[in-house]
Amino acid sequence: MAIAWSETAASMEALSLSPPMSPPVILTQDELKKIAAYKAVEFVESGMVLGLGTGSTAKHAVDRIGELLRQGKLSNIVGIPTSKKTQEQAVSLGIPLSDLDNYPTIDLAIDGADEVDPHLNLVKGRGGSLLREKMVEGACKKFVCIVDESKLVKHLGGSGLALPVEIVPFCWKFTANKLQKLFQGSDCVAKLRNDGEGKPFVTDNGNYIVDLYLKKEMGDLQVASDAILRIAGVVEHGMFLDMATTVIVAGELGITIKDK
Ligand SMILES: O=C(CO)[C@H](O)[C@H](O)COP(=O)(O)O
Repeated sequence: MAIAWSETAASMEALSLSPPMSPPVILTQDELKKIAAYKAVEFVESGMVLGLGTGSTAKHAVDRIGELLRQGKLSNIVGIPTSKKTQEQAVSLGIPLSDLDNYPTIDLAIDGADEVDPHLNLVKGRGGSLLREKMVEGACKKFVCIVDESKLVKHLGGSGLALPVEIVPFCWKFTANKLQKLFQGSDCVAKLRNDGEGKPFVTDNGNYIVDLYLKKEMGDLQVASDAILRIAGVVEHGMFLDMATTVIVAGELGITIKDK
């Protein structure tokens, strides 16, 4: 379902962005992320158990939920964070939190993605939170993915960007080599911390992330997924297949809502 620019302009007004006086204004990527995030939060109802995503797009959704709670427009929300970073953000906003042990079924999760294909399959995890995201979003009745239009791809892994894979630190190079051999010509590079010291990034779960750069499309995604997970040492990968129920895309021409 595409929402005409006029409605997007109204969304922009709601975000105190000046609506266009003539042809659409050029919005920054972050403004588009915010528009998609705010649209997704319209699905949130008081009393819900919410999966709180991770990343710069999901951050806008969590901020918006916190704002509506403060304004009294939402109540009795329980948040299930998908990362320590989102947990800290939610605590600062006063969003009550719990976990999957206490809430094994979640009403709605809102989270971003790195890639979205036409079948609503996703690549996630470039922020390093794929395991907790996949656990939380796999427990949801509804998973609304929020992206700006730059994340749309024809084939997962086809953008030349990485497919993140979470692996155990024990003999990680051995596991990385196994992954590389699975996909001919691929490169497998350890994700490093962004402090410039060249040390491996460590996930919230104490594991490493390797970025798998594919030289060609993966073909059958489920076959590729199963093959990756059969490698001992692999914990989880960043393909979220058949998990998103709705994808909200914010673009220069407006908002598009794609339902499964
Ligand atoms: O999967 C994720 C983190 O592990 C993020 O949701 C994904 O990387 C998108 O991030 P952003 O909204 O910052 O582009």
